[in-house]
Amino acid sequence: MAEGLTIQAVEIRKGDQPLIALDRHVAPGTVLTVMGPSGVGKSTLLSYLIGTLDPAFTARGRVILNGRDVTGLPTARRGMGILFQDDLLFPHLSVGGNLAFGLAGGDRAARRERIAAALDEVGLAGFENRDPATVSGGQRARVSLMRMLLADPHALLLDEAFSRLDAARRESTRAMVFDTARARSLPVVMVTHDADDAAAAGGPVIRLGDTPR
Ligand SMILES: Nc1ncnc2c1ncn2[C@@H]1O[C@H](COP(=O)(O)OP(=O)(O)OP(=O)(O)O)[C@@H](O)[C@H]1O
Repeated sequence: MAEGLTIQAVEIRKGDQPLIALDRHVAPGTVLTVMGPSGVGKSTLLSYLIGTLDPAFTARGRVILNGRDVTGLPTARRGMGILFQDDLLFPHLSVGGNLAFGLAGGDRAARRERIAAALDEVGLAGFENRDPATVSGGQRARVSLMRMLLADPHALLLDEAFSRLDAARRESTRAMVFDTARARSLPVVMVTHDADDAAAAGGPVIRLGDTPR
């Protein structure tokens, strides 16, 4: 079976209106960029892939991750990580407490070590006890990224994940995401309005809405 993420003959409808039709394979370590005008269904596609499609929509097709059909599985068992533009860190937990949410298993000391290593990896060594409200937007984005990666996802979904960052942070954060995806051979589906994001990703780009819906 093919490694990577296969979006197989997927059709999503809103009521009786066709919204999305897509048939693509995303190879390990590569990024499929999804663009298109507002309201065309980009976020809806990601919600379908990760298993949180709103009941206002109906869908056909299969989602296959590393040869495993995950279409009928609940979100938590699909093995996918998602990042949104709002980083959604829990405000009542420390940075370390937020990262602990990504971790399944391991004893206390091992978890603490993994969190410290994760923070170090994104240039935030020693930030464990910081309140998320006291760190910058770019730093929060990196904490969100590490929280997602600590769960060891097999695919990454990015929904305008870099759009709140200033230009410098945007470039470094997305480089970090793409480098990680390559290093871990993770397929990535990235929704963006930004042509620079698409260029940096270097993979194929599809534009939803180019064909009549
Ligand atoms: N829960 C819902 N119930 C009904 N319609 C919805 C729901 N969520 C989104 N829609 C509609 O479905 C269509 C697709 O929405 P979606 O958010 O996927 O678009 P998008 O391409 O991601 O837009 P944007 O670029 O503005 O984020 C839009 O017409 C939207 O209004």
